[in-house]
Amino acid sequence: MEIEQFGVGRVVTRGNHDESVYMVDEEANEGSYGFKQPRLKLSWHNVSYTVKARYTNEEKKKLDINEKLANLCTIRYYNKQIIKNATGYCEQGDALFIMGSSGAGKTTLLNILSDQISKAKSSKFEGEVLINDEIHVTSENFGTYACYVTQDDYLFESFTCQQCIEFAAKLKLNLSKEEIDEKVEEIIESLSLQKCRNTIVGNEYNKGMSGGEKKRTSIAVEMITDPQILFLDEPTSGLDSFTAHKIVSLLVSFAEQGKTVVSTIHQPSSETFQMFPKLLLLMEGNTIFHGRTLESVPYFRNIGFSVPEFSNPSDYYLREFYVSFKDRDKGEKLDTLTSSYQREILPVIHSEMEAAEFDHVTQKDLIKNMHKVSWIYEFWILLCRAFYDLFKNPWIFKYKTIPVIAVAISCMVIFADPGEDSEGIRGTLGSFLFISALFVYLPSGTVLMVFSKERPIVLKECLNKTYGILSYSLSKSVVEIPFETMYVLFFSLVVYFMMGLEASFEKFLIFVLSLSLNTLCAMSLGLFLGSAITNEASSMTLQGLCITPILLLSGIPVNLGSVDPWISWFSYLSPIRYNLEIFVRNEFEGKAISSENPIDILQYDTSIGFSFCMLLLITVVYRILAIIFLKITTVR
Ligand SMILES: Nc1ncnc2c1ncn2[C@@H]1O[C@H](COP(=O)(O)OP(=O)(O)OP(=O)(O)O)[C@@H](O)[C@H]1O
Repeated sequence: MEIEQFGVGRVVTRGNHDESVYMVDEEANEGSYGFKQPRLKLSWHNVSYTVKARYTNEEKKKLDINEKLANLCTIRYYNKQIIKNATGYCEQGDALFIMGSSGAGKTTLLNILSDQISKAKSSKFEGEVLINDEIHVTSENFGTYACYVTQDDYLFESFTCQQCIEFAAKLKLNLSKEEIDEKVEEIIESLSLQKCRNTIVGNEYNKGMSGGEKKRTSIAVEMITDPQILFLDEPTSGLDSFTAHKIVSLLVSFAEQGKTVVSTIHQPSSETFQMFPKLLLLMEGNTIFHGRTLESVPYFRNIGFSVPEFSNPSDYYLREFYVSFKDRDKGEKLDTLTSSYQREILPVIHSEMEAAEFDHVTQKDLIKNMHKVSWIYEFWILLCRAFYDLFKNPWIFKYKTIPVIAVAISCMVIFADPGEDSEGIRGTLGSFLFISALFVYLPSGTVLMVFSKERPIVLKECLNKTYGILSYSLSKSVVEIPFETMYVLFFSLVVYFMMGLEASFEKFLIFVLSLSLNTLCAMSLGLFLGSAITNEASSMTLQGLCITPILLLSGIPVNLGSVDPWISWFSYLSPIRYNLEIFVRNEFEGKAISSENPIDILQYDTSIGFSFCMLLLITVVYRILAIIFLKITTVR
């Protein structure tokens, strides 16, 4: 490859790729915010990544006796090197597509280049990933020059395409409203999203955008900051070949405009494959090709791997450069490919890497370009987003309002004015238990359902340092507290008087406040479970498992005096117990009734004030635990 210099600020790189000429024009590299974006070079040097992996049964059988003895304690695990001694580079205007059969290490390499890999003790990273030969790629500086588009589209399902981009712009860019609007329009146009700008993202039940539109929206959301380098993990997965082709041509056009694109790709059609300016092929974590895509065909032919006539080279590569478990020990093919790569390609990569041009920037220069909004503005935008989601998300509004109305009607029918004899008191206690339990199951379930969808979005945004976990948690609380209190108030207004409870404003207020705190406590429990457990099904199961004991030890299902003290002690951790104690004391304290007073029967031993404090404390503890778990998850 030869590099020619044309006058001031113009670099044209000539390559053999289909006789085409890639032009990187500095004029095109003027950032959207008025400053000139520096030309960056991304390079990785002798990068290896090893994890602790579990032995499969077949692998265990193959261990010889010495290995078995040596690994006696850790026989189930071994060190698996996923990426082996990779070296390469990308300069401004490059579009590099990483290909390889399933499990070859594409995503791992992409994650290494973008500093997204886990830094757990069980994994080992060696080598360097650098910007302009000197700045290490870290999660601190990554957002200042790059973005990462994940394989799955993490977007708010109830938002339209335009709203997704607008909220991202407001959170990421410190610009005026007019400038934001202009920027959003620009990106909608450049990604051809005009047709679907008002279409909601949708889900399997509520159809919205098509797969390609979702992917382009995800790219737009990440590209709103005008990053220099774009990392994409399998942007065409799940798309038909026509849409995949459109996505790839879009990425290639970004590179032609001066961006650097690094993307993993899976099974491209032959037309799409021919569009790749540069290709990096992986086999079992080894780089076996890195260079201009169309040069790959003659290169592999020369070393004995001829692409059959009329066949798609990418299909051939994926089929041929795959090591099945059976063949793993033979390794001859892999040896041929890796030694040829080291002999023929690596020296070229080294010399090209040295010759690649870039602007000298310091870490400070990069961070200067960051458009961080103020904490207050960030909080305000998160608040607006949470409000908007609240009214648009059917899980929060529709699916919650209907059960609350249904429960209110059932309470009115079943527990209407039960009277004050022993039967009536049993009815009243039953209604208290029913209401308390329901206002734990329902809010915690809704929060879990909603948060399981929101969690990956929040984690991604926090990992990208768009905002902090604290701003997010606070904005959610500010939106949820009045909303939930409103529900409880509505429910109580309908049910309280119909059930013949003490008709006094003060007592009604205590009832509402207690039920509101009970609800907030349950929501915090949901948030905590959703933060600690990634799997939606497991967190739902655990929700049931957590609520059952707090319900059983609430005082009404089982008399607390009749169970072992070490078990009854747990009742002090049950929010339902405190809510019930408030309800019971509020209704029966000092009341002259013909039968025995339920306060004495239930053996409640704390006061209304103490119960309120405990409800508040449990709510706060769950919230803090949720924040801690989210914070842990966002530390790489
Ligand atoms: N943390 C880990 N622990 C154990 N094995 C891992 C870990 N991360 C990745 N691997 C293994 O490393 C190999 C490469 O994974 P990677 O996800 O990078 O592959 P890929 O080429 O992107 O595959 P695909 O195309 O199927 O997504 C796989 O065999 C995977 O099972």
